[in-house]
Amino acid sequence: MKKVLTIAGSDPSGGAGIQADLKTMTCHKIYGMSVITALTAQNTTGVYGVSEVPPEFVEAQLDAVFTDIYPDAVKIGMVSNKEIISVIADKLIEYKAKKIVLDPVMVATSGSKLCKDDSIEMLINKLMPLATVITPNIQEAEVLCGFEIENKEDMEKAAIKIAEKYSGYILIKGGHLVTGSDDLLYMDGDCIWYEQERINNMNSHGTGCTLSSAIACNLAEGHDVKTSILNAKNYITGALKANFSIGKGRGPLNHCWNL
Ligand SMILES: Nc1ncnc2c1ncn2[C@@H]1O[C@H](COP(=O)(O)OP(=O)(O)O)[C@@H](O)[C@H]1O
Ligand SMILES: Cc1ncc(COP(=O)(O)O)c(N)n1
Repeated sequence: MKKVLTIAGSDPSGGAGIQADLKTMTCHKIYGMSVITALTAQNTTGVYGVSEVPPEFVEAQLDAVFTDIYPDAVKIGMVSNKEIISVIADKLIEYKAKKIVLDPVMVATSGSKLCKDDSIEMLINKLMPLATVITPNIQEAEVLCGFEIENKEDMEKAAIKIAEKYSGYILIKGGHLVTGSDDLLYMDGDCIWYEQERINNMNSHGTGCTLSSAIACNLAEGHDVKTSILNAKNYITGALKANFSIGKGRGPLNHCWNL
């Protein structure tokens, strides 16, 4: 069985963060492991509190995992401050971690901030260079490229701009565009579009977490980046089409739809 590690925040309501990642891994028949960076008090209606894990304890968790069960791929989600980002980058370098998927989580679907403004520079300079693929949504891509994105043409321009600072694969997710849900993969001047009609389902809490974990699972299985993204996109589409509906707000996906 392949092993995947998620480094992310906890969502006690089970739709996003660590919980979404572990469910995704289990539904891919992958052995999932988790290093928790922050506790959140959130549910389908919003984020009501955040308690960051001390950086030394993020470090201790990373040591515990890497010295015992070496992951075949790593997914990184919510990393809310500079100290935590720095410790993660140092440890990933020390343990020579491979196949790293970085979801630069900045804001929750509900609108709450999940990372401090002054940590973005550190994320770009220390963590992004280690990633095989980064998976910003539209809003996060706007922060990384410095201009507004309104359509697919803007997404291509944004990817080219982000590529000035980052040489790995860039997947800009189109889930927040009104026209469709097409995602753009950019690398070395090549654009690949993963096209998907918009599914009429407001229960999209945790889509970004789930997609990046599914990509990590596919990379761990030995698929290349393009195939991994195609498979992950099919998985997320199925999970949205399953039309699961729980909670009083923007509900989670049905992670088990494929079983
Ligand atoms: N309504 C939808 N219909 C189809 N695909 C969607 C929909 N909403 C999101 N997705 C897909 O889910 C994945 C996560 O995208 P997005 O919601 O933009 O990320 P995030 O959760 O980070 O904000 C992407 O592959 C996106 O295209
Ligand atoms: C702990 C944690 N990590 C990530 C997200 C983003 O997920 P989404 O944008 O789908 O709400 C979240 N809400 N909570």
